Amino acid sequence: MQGGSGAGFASGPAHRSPETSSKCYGTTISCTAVQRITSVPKTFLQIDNISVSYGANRILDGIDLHIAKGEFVALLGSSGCGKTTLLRTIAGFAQPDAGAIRVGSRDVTTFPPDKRGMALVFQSYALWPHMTVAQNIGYGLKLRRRSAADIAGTVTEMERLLGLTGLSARKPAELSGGQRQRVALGRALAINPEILLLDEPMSNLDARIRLQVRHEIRALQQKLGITTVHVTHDREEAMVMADRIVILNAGRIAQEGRPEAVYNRPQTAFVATFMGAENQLILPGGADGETIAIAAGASNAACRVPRDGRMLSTGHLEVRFRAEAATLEERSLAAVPNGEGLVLAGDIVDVSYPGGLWRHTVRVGRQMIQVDAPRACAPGTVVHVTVAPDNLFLFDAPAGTIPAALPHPATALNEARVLEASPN
Ligand SMILES: Nc1ncnc2c1ncn2[C@@H]1O[C@H](COP(=O)(O)OP(=O)(O)OP(=O)(O)O)[C@@H](O)[C@H]1O
Repeated sequence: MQGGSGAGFASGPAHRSPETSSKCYGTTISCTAVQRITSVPKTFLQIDNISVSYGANRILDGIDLHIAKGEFVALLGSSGCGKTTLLRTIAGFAQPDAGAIRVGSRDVTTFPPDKRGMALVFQSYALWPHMTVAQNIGYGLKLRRRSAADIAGTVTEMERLLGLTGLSARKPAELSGGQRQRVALGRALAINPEILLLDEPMSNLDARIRLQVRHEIRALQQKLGITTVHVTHDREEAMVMADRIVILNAGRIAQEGRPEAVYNRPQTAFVATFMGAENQLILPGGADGETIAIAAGASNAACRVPRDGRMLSTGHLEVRFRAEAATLEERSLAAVPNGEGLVLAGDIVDVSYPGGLWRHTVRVGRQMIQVDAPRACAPGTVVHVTVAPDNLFLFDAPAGTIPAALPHPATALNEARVLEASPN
């Protein structure tokens, strides 16, 4: 296991609560001013304009990411987008073509992995099969020529922290997947790294254990206050564990922010889709003053939603929403009152029960959408689907997705106005 000497565990995540960490010094600056200045968390791990290629293939392209001490950042993205490459570059196992990596005041870009003060937990755990739990956890300390007493003390402490007490003498083959994962974590933490890098450490665990281990890792990370970068393709895992989510797409950062911000305010259709808004419709409409107008079509009523600063041109919209964010009612479009949000007419094609809610496939014109509902609607039922304004994610429709049969955008907007003005 790689890892440097480390400078000792931090006492706690300094960035999480600027209000509580801010203090008022002196008499000439007001508390408000000091709080405003200190509320910007100080960068500890700084990734500046990093680009990485394998041969002629550019894998990472100008990644900028500043991580505060004690922060837990999840790198999220679909397979092949470059998550592991970024983690390996931070760790020093892959060399960037351009850019720099800094830890505190040190530029570590050219440092070998074991001089960076970091530890990496691999997806496969990479435990030594012939060594016991205690020997695996103490391995990095032995390489660093620590005294036997020092190693024994750290190993005991790691076993206690990770719930491995009593398993010291077992070999990896005699452990469950969850226990092996904890040994790998113990081995990483034993060397007292400043930064913990996790490469999908839970992907080999079954679903139930994964839920438990994700909470254990997060609790331990908060207790130790250790700066952590966690690679995952599991959205829910990133949401529940991280202070900040960074979504990668084809080697670039698509969006970053607090989990609830990325979930509720996706800035692109890619991020909306990745965060679960998989229903997609292309509808005529666009920005009109302080609102966004969607024109009436064969399968939808006209509607207006607040613009909320969204930059959209008049034309066609890509409308996205989550299956659980829509409601389903057994009535036709004609009976729909105004002002509910987007209302679509359709018929049920299929219904299944994945658990909790019934999942319906609804045909809307020529497109299919998924809608969850507490009660099952039989196939063939004519329904309308309502999506409240807050649950609609609206983007300019990409070229090539605009159906030929839809009305001209200018006409569509006019029609939207006429329909809204008409008394039903
Ligand atoms: N050593 C390598 N040599 C050449 N290409 C590589 C190498 N490692 C990764 N790649 C390529 O770089 C791209 C990004 O790989 P990476 O492992 O970083 O993706 P990822 O987002 O972590 O994917 P996954 O979630 O599937 O692990 C992929 O196209 C992959 O095939």
